[in-house]
Amino acid sequence: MVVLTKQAIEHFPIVKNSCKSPSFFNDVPVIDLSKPDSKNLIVKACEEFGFFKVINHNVPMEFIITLESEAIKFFSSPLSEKLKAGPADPFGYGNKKIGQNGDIGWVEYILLSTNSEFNYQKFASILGVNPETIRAAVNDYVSAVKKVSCDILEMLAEGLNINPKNVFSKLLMDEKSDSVFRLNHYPPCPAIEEFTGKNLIGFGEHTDPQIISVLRSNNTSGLQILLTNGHWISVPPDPSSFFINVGDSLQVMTNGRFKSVKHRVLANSVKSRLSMIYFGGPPLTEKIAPLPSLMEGKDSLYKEFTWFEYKKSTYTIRLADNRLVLFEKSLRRHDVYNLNS
Ligand SMILES: C=C1C[C@]23C[C@@]1(O)CC[C@H]2[C@@]12CC[C@H](O)[C@@](C)(C(=O)O1)[C@H]2[C@@H]3C(=O)O
Ligand SMILES: O=C(O)CCC(=O)C(=O)O
Ligand SMILES: [Fe+2]
Repeated sequence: MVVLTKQAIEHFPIVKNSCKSPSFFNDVPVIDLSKPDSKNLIVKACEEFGFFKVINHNVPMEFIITLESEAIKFFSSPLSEKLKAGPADPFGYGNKKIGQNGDIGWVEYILLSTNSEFNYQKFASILGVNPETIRAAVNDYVSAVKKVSCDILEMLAEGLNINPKNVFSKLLMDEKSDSVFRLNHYPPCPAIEEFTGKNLIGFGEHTDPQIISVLRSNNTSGLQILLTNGHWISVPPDPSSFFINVGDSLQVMTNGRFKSVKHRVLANSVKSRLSMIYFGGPPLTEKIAPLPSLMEGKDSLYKEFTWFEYKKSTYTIRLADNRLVLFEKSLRRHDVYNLNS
């Protein structure tokens, strides 16, 4: 993935109409989790951007560093070794190919399910370590960010005056919660500027389908979110904080009050980016529908569906497609076609 020819790069998605130095989003809402009055700020950030940053999260830096260094070792291994942990179907090692429907990006990754036994043996043998070492590093990190997610979801419920406050968090706490964990590595790509002067897409634009996503990255920029004014804006990296995305399911449960944020990652021409993302999802059988207390006498904007149905539909379409529109009540077939084409 290091030496690139002009022909090779031509197959990769680039950002059309981009200026080389995108503007930074210096007003990312910052939520201090140690302050009990943060709940109203979380609600505001979810309504305004569907995105915010959390500080004072209590996740031990040791868990972050340990997992990050195992990930760096893994991604630094020879490609022939890494491929033994793939292909991602959807779980496992993936390289450039995202999902099963033709999306590609300047990224390699490991995707794993947090509730089913993962084949750590494959990773451990590539790293030459005991599978227990990897399992423990992933479990420590994932348990800690799951706790952060639940704390945030409970503050959200309080901010929305919903009782009981675990309406959202209980879905992640359920032993059948269908949550996913992802390690993304974006190698630097010097050739892109040389050949095109444009930005190369690492991970194409999309919304996350689950309830909540918790992202931590190293100090390399690349993440961008789409503001409601239609502008893409770069999020300044902050390795000691977490970035939180509202997912499609939370948008539905709040009957559209919170917006699931569109985001993407641009590859960097000089530095490599490493991110770890926990996607908190409900059990497969869970009905995803607006909470009655948030309906305020209005109709649901969405048809009834289970997380299984939503996920199944997600996996049949492309990354950038608007998945939620397929479950909106008012749209006719040709509107769906126009929106997705
Ligand atoms: C192209 C795809 C990859 C994805 C499944 C999908 O068909 C559309 C949604 C994608 C996404 C985006 C957020 C998460 O990274 C992810 C794990 C998810 O749940 O939905 C990925 C899926 C994936 O990479 O398998
Ligand atoms: O790698 C990142 O920083 C974000 C990736 C992402 O949005 C995803 O994996 O869903
Ligand atoms: Fe995402």
